[in-house]
Amino acid sequence: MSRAELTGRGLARRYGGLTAVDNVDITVAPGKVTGLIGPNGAGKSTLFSLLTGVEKPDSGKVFLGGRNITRMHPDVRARHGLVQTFQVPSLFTSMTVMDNLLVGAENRRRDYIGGLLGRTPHGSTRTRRVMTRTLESLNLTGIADTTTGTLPTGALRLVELARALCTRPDVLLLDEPASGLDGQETERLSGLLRRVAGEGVGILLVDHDVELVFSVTDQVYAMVGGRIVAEGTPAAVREDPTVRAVYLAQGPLA
Ligand SMILES: Nc1ncnc2c1ncn2[C@@H]1O[C@H](COP(=O)(O)OP(=O)(O)OP(=O)(O)O)[C@@H](O)[C@H]1O
Repeated sequence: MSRAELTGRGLARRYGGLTAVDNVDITVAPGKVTGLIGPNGAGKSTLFSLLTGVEKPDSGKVFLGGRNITRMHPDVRARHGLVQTFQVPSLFTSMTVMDNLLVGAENRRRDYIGGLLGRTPHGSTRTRRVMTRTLESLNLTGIADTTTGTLPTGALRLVELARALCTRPDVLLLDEPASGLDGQETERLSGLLRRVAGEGVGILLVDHDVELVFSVTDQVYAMVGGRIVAEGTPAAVREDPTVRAVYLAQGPLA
């Protein structure tokens, strides 16, 4: 099934005198994991917010599958298949893991309307299948009936990702999904991202763990001072002189 491509063209966002995102072009292609790296304050979160719709650009446009979605609210974007996870997981803490997934699964156009009409109060068979498979793939089946608020950070992140996957997204935007995960959980996350991309979903991964980004992505954008300073395969971006200068000073590419 062919999925929608997400593109940002000429995106800019200023905060007073500071240009946080400066004329950025970015593409998140279907079936690929695209990475976004950069030092603190580079503008990654702001660019991410412009793509999700949490922030509006001062100039430039965002397209999903060729459709201009620049003025579309994040919730509406989500129902069109553009789904995000947050730096701080945003889950219903008093609900079980399974119920959180059900909300995600039904917050997609067709199921959403069906839900409003009362047609899928407990989730359709297909929805349940998607939820069960997603829980299994993240090794979360054992906590399906656990109240979400009682879980540690690593598990919360994986549950949030599971909920996003249950919406059957076209494009998945992940902000720091590995933060708070241990080595094993990070490995499981990497495997899952490759598998999800293999099913045709476009993924944008923003993470401070540059080794994770380089190991799991097909394409990387490096940002410094609001601008894209390098883009290409992980191998090419790793060797880029500007990227090396920025990161060698900080250590992670040494
Ligand atoms: N709401 C805001 N108001 C004013 N300045 C902001 C705001 N949001 C971000 N900035 C500034 O814009 C610049 C880019 O910030 P942004 O958070 O996008 O960078 P980042 O690459 O995500 O950094 P980090 O890796 O530390 O999260 C920074 O100088 C930041 O201080």
